Amino acid sequence: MKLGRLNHVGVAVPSMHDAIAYYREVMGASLITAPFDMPEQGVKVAFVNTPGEAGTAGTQIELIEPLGETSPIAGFIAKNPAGGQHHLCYEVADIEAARAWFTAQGKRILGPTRIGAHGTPIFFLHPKDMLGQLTEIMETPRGDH
Ligand SMILES: CC[C@H](C(=O)O)C(=O)SCCNC(=O)CCNC(=O)[C@H](O)C(C)(C)COP(=O)(O)OP(=O)(O)OC[C@H]1O[C@@H](n2cnc3c(N)ncnc32)[C@H](O)[C@@H]1OP(=O)(O)O
Ligand SMILES: [Co+2]
Repeated sequence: MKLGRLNHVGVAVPSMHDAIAYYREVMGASLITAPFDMPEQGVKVAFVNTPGEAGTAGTQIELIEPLGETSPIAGFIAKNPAGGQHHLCYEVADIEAARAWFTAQGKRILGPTRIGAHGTPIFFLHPKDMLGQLTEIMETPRGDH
């Protein structure tokens, strides 16, 4: 398997409104998307774009707020009421080949491959198998290869 770019760092937050204000006012972020709901994933999402190298998109901060009673990040916020770094997301060229690779490596894959916030297939790997980091694998959007 070939590691691709770090697409985003997921940051769980108790309040999307306050988190966006922080990134705009304290961190000087100018390119922040409007929040959008992903009920099927149990989160409200917004992206903070950081500057990239000339001509390339920078790694994003993915702000995620629990959405609904069964949000997979409700437990994380309960344990970390101020929020915190939640996951890392790396890009790969072929999501199914990556799934087969990590399975062969004995890493626990959390649930089915599904469509993530960038509209491409993703899956998650258990933090306990990944140096303590909840790890998201995402197929590189077509046209970005
Ligand atoms: C998909 C849209 C968007 C995108 O980019 O496209 C997103 O990224 S949405 C992100 C939200 N979705 C997910 O995170 C799905 C995968 N996550 C899960 O299935 C759960 O969060 C899980 C299984 C990682 C943890 O679930 P839960 O918190 O209910 O379980 P435990 O409390 O029992 O945790 C078990 C064990 O893992 C430690 N833990 C939990 N979360 C994290 C984390 N984010 N990073 C590192 N470690 C984590 C927790 O402390 C427990 O450890 P222990 O030593 O046993 O206390
Ligand atoms: Co993510």
